[in-house]
Parts: sequence; structure tokens; C-alpha cells
Amino acid sequence: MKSLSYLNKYFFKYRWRLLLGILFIVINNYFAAKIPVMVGESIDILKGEKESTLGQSLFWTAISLAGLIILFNIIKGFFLFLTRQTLIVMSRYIEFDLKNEIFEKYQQLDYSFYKRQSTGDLMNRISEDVSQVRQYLGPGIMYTVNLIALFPFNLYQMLKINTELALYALAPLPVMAVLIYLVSNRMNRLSKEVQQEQSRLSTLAQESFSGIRVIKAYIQEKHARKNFETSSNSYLHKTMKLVRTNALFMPTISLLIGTSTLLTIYMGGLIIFGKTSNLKPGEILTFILIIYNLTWPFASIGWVTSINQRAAASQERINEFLKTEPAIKNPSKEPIEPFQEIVFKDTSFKYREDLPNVLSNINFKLKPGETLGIIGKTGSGKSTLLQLIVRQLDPTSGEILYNSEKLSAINLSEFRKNSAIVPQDVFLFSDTIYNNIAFGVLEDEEVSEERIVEAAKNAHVLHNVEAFSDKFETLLGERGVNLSGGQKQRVSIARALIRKPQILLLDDCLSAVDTETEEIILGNLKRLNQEHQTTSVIVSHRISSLRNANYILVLEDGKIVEEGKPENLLRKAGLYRELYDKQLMEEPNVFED
Ligand SMILES: Nc1ncnc2c1ncn2[C@@H]1O[C@H](COP(=O)(O)OP(=O)(O)OP(=O)(O)O)[C@@H](O)[C@H]1O
Repeated sequence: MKSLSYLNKYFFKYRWRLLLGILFIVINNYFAAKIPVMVGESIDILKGEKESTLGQSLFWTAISLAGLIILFNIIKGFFLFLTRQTLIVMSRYIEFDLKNEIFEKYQQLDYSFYKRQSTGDLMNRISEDVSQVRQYLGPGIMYTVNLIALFPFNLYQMLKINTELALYALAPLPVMAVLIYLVSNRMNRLSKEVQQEQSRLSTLAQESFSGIRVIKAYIQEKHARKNFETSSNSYLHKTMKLVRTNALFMPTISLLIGTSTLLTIYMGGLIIFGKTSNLKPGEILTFILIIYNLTWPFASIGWVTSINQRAAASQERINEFLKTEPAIKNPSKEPIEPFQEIVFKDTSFKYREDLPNVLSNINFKLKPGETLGIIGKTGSGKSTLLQLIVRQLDPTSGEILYNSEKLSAINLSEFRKNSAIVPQDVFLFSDTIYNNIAFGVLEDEEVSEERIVEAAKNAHVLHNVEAFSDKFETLLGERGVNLSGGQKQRVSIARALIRKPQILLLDDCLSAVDTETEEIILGNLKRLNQEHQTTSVIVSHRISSLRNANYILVLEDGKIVEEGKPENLLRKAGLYRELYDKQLMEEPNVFED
């Protein structure tokens, strides 16, 4: 429960709503407690057991009493409405703030955090866990305050009438609270299992829709159907268990209210007939109505306890994540010097302490206007090296210098404003092509149609975009068209080029385009590099993609095994020459200049 104290700052933020909500609950309960007494008194007055203060005629007395009871009910209902308007609305505001806080934290956390977490888990925290917490903030608080406010008023009314009968009437209520706690706990556990089963079922369905081509090609329809059936059966079984428990809930409450009512009538009857006190029949009715008044608040003790337990567990998960410090932080707000060089000095990197080095003793320099090519077999550390250049990762040993300062000491946001990376696994948003390209424009700059067209032209994707009927307004993703692998790569390149970065990193992002298109794009990049003095780092498996490179690093098992100007590397009988000869045999035309 300690974890929930994190939310106190929000209670403070919305203190006026909270205090008003509590005041409305107290007023609502004052009227709620008065109604049973008025009904009981009405009966006694009409039966002649008590004298009326409202008038002489029985008819007018009855009308006045009925009018008062209706008025009190309206007032009670009005304050109940105000209570929900303050407390439940407050819980929605806090839910909104908490989701924003979590999302902001997600944005601060670095790439290595995302590599450790599953997307499902991250989604759960911002949706499922926050809604558990909201249950505590809204209904949890409202029903607790309600019980605290309601009980004294009603108890006072009962004790005022008859202490002995009050004890009998209240006796079953604690039993009800415990029983409801047990039933709610079971219901919560079962609902969770049903939810998990449901998400498994929808993942399975979604995978078989998106993988339908593979399923059909491998004639696995039967297998897919069987998998779905098994999961579906398990879902049915768990849902039935939940339905059975649910079915127990209301009868349990009814049984206990019934017991309490019976006990009150029976004991009340004995008291009246035994004349042990001055109890009137109308007062027995007052007792029964008070029991109905108290039923739900008492039942809510069990329910609220279980809500609060779940909320505490959810908030603990949220807190644990909110306390996570990003491994990569922005250390400075100072503007950075214009780019002169990036230097890798004996830089090594490993993903985890217990894993071997992915990069070992890397040394090289990057200067303005240069194009560095990185080639190497798969898994040799090329993408990791790019991530170190843009400080998505920090080296484990050695250093990376920006001009003469450590890269880890300069203003990271400023540095990233000047760089752009096109990752190997291209990601486009489910949005228009226009917005996907405009995503690369800096916050303080204007996006214009001309800039978008120019970027698309340089990435050699303009002709593809113009072939769509909605041109740049074409929607991508599930709701729109699906681009081919090569088209996606080029839209992604356009997104990087529109930024006109000082440092441009291309991670094997021409792998899905044909060699002719590759040549055009590389030609455009060469021109842009000369115009803007851009430094490019191009990672590729294909020697032909490195045709613009002034300098090449050849990586093997995380080490630079060869480096130099391409023409010099060709003269050596090394890995570069070996790759060149192999690829020349496969595609001889590519190497003609
Ligand atoms: N998050 C990670 N945790 C642990 N090991 C990792 C992680 N990411 C990459 N690796 C390992 O680091 C090594 C280098 O990976 P990297 O992606 O840099 O290679 P690459 O040369 O770019 O490969 P490719 O050409 O296939 O893209 C690989 O052995 C890979 O398995």
C-alpha cells in the first residue's frame, strides 16, 4: 500500500475537488440517513402511534410527509451527482496526468531500456496498470469516504431508537464484508486470467491474419485452426469460471441482507410484544431501511480492499519504472561548437557485463564533408558502431570525442539536431507520406511542400509517390497502402535528408533497392554532401553502396581488420578485395563507373 503514496502529489494538485467531493458525500449521507427515520415516523403517525407536528388532518399529514420524503431523496440524489462530478472527475484527471507522466518517462528512457523490455509490458503499464490505479483514485476513495460518512449518521439513528436491536441488525454486516472480499478477490484473479487468455487469443488471430501468406504457402491452415481452437477452449473454460463466481456475488449479498432484515423483524417483534422497551412498528421499518442504506457501503469494504490491493501492486510496477534512470542522459544545455571532427579512441563496447565485446579497440576519425564506408560480415558490429556515433549507446571503455570534448559531455539534443540516422529496420508511422517525411524537420523549422518534394526527389521516391492517387497525402500502414521494402527505405531516407544534417548515418538502408536506383540515390547524396559539407557514414554489405566513400573500415568480429581508401584496399588481398571479387562476379555492371 506504500506505493500508493506516490499519488499524494496528485491529491494535493486536485485538493479542492477532493475536499468538495468529501463535503458532498457528507451532505448526501446526512439526507440519506434522515429518510429511513422519516418513513418510519410517517408509518407511526399514520397508525396513530405518534403525534404529528405537521398538521391536524391525516390527509395533509400524509401529503406533507410524502412531499418531504421526495424532497430529501431529490436533495440526496443531487449531492450524489455532485460527488461523482468531483471525485470521479478528479480520478479521470489524475489518470490523464499519470499517463502523460509515464509517456514522458518512456520518451526519456534510452534505446537500451527498450531492448530489455517487451512492448506488451510497456503497453500494459500505461493502460492496464493505470486503469487499476484509477479504480483506487475514483471508486476506491469515494466508497471509503462514503462508508466513513454514512456509518456514524446511521448508527446514531439506530442507537437513538434501540441499542439492542441495532446490535442484531448490524451483526451480519461484517460477515458480508469478509465474504465479499473473498468473492471479489476470486473475481479479480479470474478476470485477469480471462483477460490474459483474451489477449493471447487476439494475438493468435492477428498473427494468423498477418501471416496468412506463410500459413497458406506451408499448408498450415489446420495447425493454425487447432492452435486457435485450443486457446479458444481455454478462454471459454476460464470465462465460465468467472461467470459462476459472478453469479455468486449478488445472491451472497441478498442472503446477508435478508438475514439482517429477518433478524431485525424477529427481534423487533419480540421487543414490541415483550414490551421490554418503547419500540414502535415504524421504527422497525426505519431499521430495515437503514440496513439497506448500509448494505452497499459495507459490501464495498471487501470490494474496495481488493481494488486497493490491485492498485498498490500496479502502482508499485509503475513506480519501479518511473524510478529507472536513463543510461544515456543529456549532461549539458550549452550550445555545441560547430562540428570539426568525431574521434574514436580505443573504443570498446559490450551490451552486458557478462557478454563478450561486440566492438574492440576501435580507432578512427570523421571529418566534415567526408564519407566513411563500413563493411563487414553480418554480426560484425556495424550497427552498434553507428549507434555509438549518435550516442544511442555509450562505450564500455575508451572514448568518443566530439571536437576535443567527450561526446558524453556535450548537449545531446543539440548534437542530435545536427545528425540523422536511417536505421536498418525501417519504421514508418501509420500516417501520410507527407507527415512521415516531415517528421525529420526540426521543431523550430517550417515544413513546406517544396522541402518535402525536394527530399523525396533526392531519395528517388518522388515518382513512386506521384503514382499514388493521393500523392503525398497517401496513408501508410494498416489503414492505407503498403509500400514495398525499397519504397519504405527511400521514404525513410527522405525523412533523414529533409533535416539537412551535418552527420548522416545510413545503416544498410539501400539493401532493398535495385542497383540502378541505388546508383541514383548515391549520386544525389554525393551532390548534397558537397553542397552542405555533410559527413556521411554508410554501412552496407554491398561494396557498390560504398562507391562514394573516401575511407573504408572493414569489420570482423567487432575489430577493424582493414581500413583505408577504397583504391588502396582493392590492391591488398584482404577481406575487402575478397568481397569485391565475389560481388563483381554476381553483378558485374554495378562496378562500372
Ligand atoms: N541488445 C543486444 N544485446 C546483446 N547482444 C546484441 C544486442 N544487439 C546486438 N547484439 C550482438 O552484437 C553483435 C553485433 O550486432 P550488430 O547489429 O552491430 O551487427 P551488424 O554488423 O550490424 O549485423 P548485420 O550486418 O546483420 O546488421 C551481434 O553478435 C549481435 O548478436
